[in-house]
Amino acid sequence: MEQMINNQLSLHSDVATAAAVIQAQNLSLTFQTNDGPVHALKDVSLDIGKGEFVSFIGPSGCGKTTFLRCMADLEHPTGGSITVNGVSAAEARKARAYGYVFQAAGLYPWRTIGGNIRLPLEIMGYSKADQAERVARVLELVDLAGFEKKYPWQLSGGMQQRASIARALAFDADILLMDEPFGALDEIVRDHLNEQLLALWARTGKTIGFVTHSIPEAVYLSTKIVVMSPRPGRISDVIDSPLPRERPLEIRDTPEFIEIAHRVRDGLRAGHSYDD
Ligand SMILES: Nc1ncnc2c1ncn2[C@@H]1O[C@H](COP(=O)(O)OP(=O)(O)OP(=O)(O)O)[C@@H](O)[C@H]1O
Repeated sequence: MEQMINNQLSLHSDVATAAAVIQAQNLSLTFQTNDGPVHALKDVSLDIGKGEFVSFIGPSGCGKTTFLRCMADLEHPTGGSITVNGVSAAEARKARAYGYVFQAAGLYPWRTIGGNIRLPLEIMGYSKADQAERVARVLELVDLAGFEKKYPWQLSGGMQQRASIARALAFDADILLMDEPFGALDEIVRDHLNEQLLALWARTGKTIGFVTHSIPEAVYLSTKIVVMSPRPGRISDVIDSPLPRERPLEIRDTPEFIEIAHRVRDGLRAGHSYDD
């Protein structure tokens, strides 16, 4: 009997491992600066399963961006390991495993929206016909069909951010890494983009890593909320959300939502130091 349970447990953990798209184990990153070492990440372990929506929340400097950049092979850990789709972050980057959305939309003002989305496809050598088909498809996905020929400055901030999401989606990566993409937008626009992002996630089944400072945004969007704390940057709580995947904005008024938000707030308080 005991053997059976052990077998089942190991089977279960094998299944969990097989389904993990991103696996970090004891990940550490220390920056050497003129003021001495900065421990941006210390002993961070986390599994992200296929199709999960994972938010990272925590005070400034707790290592959220650094963690996302390690996943994207834009930073190199000084300890521990990280795999993306079962291979190193560097190999995953070469295989174009993910799209990355930065804090600012970062669109080139001299290129049209279509031209901006097309740029990485041009660099990667996609055929003209393939480029055109992909640009049309991702513009549709982010609700910007018809805006292909506009320039970034002709669009609102929210539309620009959607265009930058479209650009990250253009080469069909299964993973989308988003670093505070809506931080600079007003709350109503942000609500709208949150709804659209959830719809896009439901339609595409992508695995999403999302950095935010907003508790309601983290709770509204995520299947898993990772609370981080600084000095050194580490994970202080991981909350698996019991909320259903289909979420109207009104879900934010339910007791279940408020309870999760409280737990996130408690986690943030526990890891916060008020001397800075
Ligand atoms: N290239 C770098 N060189 C030196 N220190 C760095 C570098 N990048 C980040 N850091 C430091 O590492 C720590 C974590 O930074 P990180 O940007 O990951 O935090 P964050 O949680 O994303 O912060 P924020 O919410 O302000 O964006 C901070 O103390 C930061 O100053």
